[in-house]
Amino acid sequence: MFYYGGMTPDLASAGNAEARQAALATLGGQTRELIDAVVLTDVPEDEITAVTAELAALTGRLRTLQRTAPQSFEAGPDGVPRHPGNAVIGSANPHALPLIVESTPERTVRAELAFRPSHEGPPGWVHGGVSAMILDHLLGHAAAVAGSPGMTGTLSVRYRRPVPYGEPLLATAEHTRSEGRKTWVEGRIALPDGTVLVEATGLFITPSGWGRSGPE
Ligand SMILES: CCCCCCCCCCCC(=O)SCCNC(=O)CCNC(=O)[C@H](O)C(C)(C)COP(=O)(O)OP(=O)(O)OC[C@H]1O[C@@H](n2cnc3c(N)ncnc32)[C@H](O)[C@@H]1OP(=O)(O)O
Repeated sequence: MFYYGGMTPDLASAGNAEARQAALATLGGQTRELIDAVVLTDVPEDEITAVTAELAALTGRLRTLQRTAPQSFEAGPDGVPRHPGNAVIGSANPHALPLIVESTPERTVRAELAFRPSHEGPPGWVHGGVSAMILDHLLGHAAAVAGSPGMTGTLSVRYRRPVPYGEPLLATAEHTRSEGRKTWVEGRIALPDGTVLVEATGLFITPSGWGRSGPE
């Protein structure tokens, strides 16, 4: 848990911490709406200038009290790990979709997702680096639920078809094998009918100081 200087123990109590977390997630969601509004807006230039001034003021308000790093990996109140500041799954990070990853009894992972207009790469389609980032995370999660958490050593991505934004997609991944600290994982992003758009294989390496649940 990260505490701000001057924060009272009462403010840091579990209930208040969760309410604050929910507020940050709402702020993150509203900021995602803002990002898409910015990339899609067609309002006149004077309105763009006026909105920019309001945003500069809002940015200043948030910057009056800043952390030194985004919120880290932690256990939520239900015991499920979460990482609010993460670029892929972070509810409090406007850059994140956020991806909601579920693990199955077979220790595979899945996530329903829809990319946004702000993820555009080639005109009308999702940027290949964004797809790779999602797969990197999902493959890492699959390695972790298989008992071999690690850092990405290599990630190989095959782009089979362009990826649309604004449409429901399904991403899945599973562990294939492990040798010592090395774990191989496969995954893909597909249309709901199963048509694979992007597929990836990755080698994840458990750093020597890590345990089975990650850094110690
Ligand atoms: C439920 C919660 C879910 C939580 C889910 C959370 C999912 C998060 C997913 C996010 C994943 C990321 O983006 S991670 C961020 C991107 N990746 C990184 O930043 C990694 C940066 N690189 C490193 O930190 C390091 O190089 C490591 C950890 C990868 C390896 O360092 P090391 O541990 O010192 O490795 P070392 O002893 O040299 O080598 C061990 C063995 O691995 C091999 N090896 C080492 N590096 C590589 C490599 N890049 N590619 C191939 N092979 C390699 C060596 O040849 C050796 O093989 P042999 O001789 O034994 O055969």
